[in-house]
Amino acid sequence: MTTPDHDAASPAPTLPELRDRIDALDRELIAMLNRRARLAQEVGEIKKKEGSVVFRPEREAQVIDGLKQFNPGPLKNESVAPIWREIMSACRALETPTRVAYLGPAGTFSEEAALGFFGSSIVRVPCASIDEVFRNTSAGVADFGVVPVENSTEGMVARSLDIFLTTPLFIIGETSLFVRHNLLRKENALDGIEAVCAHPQALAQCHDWLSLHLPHAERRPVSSNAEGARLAAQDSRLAGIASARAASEYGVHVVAPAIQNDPHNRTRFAIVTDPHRHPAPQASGHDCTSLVVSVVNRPGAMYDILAPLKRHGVSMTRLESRPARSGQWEYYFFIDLQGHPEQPAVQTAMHELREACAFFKVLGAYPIDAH
Ligand SMILES: O=C(O)C(=O)C[C@]1(C(=O)O)C=C[C@@H](O)C=C1
Repeated sequence: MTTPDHDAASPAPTLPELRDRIDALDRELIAMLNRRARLAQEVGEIKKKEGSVVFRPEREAQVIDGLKQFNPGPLKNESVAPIWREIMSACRALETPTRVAYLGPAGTFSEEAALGFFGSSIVRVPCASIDEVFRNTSAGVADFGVVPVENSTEGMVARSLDIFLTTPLFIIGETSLFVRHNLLRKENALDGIEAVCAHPQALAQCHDWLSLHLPHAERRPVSSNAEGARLAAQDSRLAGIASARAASEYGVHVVAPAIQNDPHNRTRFAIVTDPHRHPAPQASGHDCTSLVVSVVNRPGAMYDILAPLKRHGVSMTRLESRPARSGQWEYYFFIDLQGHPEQPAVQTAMHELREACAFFKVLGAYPIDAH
């Protein structure tokens, strides 16, 4: 094979020669990354003078989108987003620390979502509950919060949606994650497992595999999958169900990988922040606007919600309902629209929708997950 690094007339390079070339390129890369980092520091100085915020999700989404279009290969486009997220995370950390609250402890899928969205150069603020993530972000203990909103097999995460009704926080981004559950244990064998410790949702999501392979083991619900992994690390009679990251975090083996019933199990997370401390993201070109509304319970009410969207050609990508708990069979509707209120069609449709609703709240407008 000929490449720009290999002239067809000369003999094929040996392994040590190829590695020398990789070393030389890596040195060029680190020099260039440091030049990039210095530019980010200069941007940081300007922002400090202007009093503007460091994290700009729409700018980061545009950088990644632009590079995907420019990418000549053979690097896959799916690899471009995580590599540049890490680069921008490291550059951002030179401008200011980013403190991110999520449902802990270490090794949870929420932590994985936080690291996937912000990169690993962040200050981690693990929380005991979803409520605490919202509280810590409102109180300024964290700059951002990461909360699960829906799972492809289990549906919406009711607690998060309920808090969205009243919280002053708003959404500035989203990220979704493949949720692969693995059986973890101190010993690398299935024999002798007496109990499987995991969050009740994970036990439910792995029901089929557990019934087939460990029919006699007790299923013991615990506060989080990471807690299950921690317990499994201490007692070889116990196994946990958690991510591969949790396995390395707690020093246990992945005895059986991907044991969830649904191989395409995904969870979507929202990134929230305080509007007093962070401006709403500007339009990036690929955006989503999340709303929660309620309508008076009468014939045609649902039509009144949908008609403005149809009139102005705005697509709805999600519609979920939650009981209003008024005892009147009233509902809140969580709606995702494609686009950003900076676009006139979206703005007009939202204005007409607001007129038709008894309750109307914009939860945020933000770039669509770039992964
Ligand atoms: O462009 C900016 O505003 C920057 O601060 C630089 C940079 C980057 O590394 O590219 C870093 C942080 C922001 O979230 C966006 C981009």
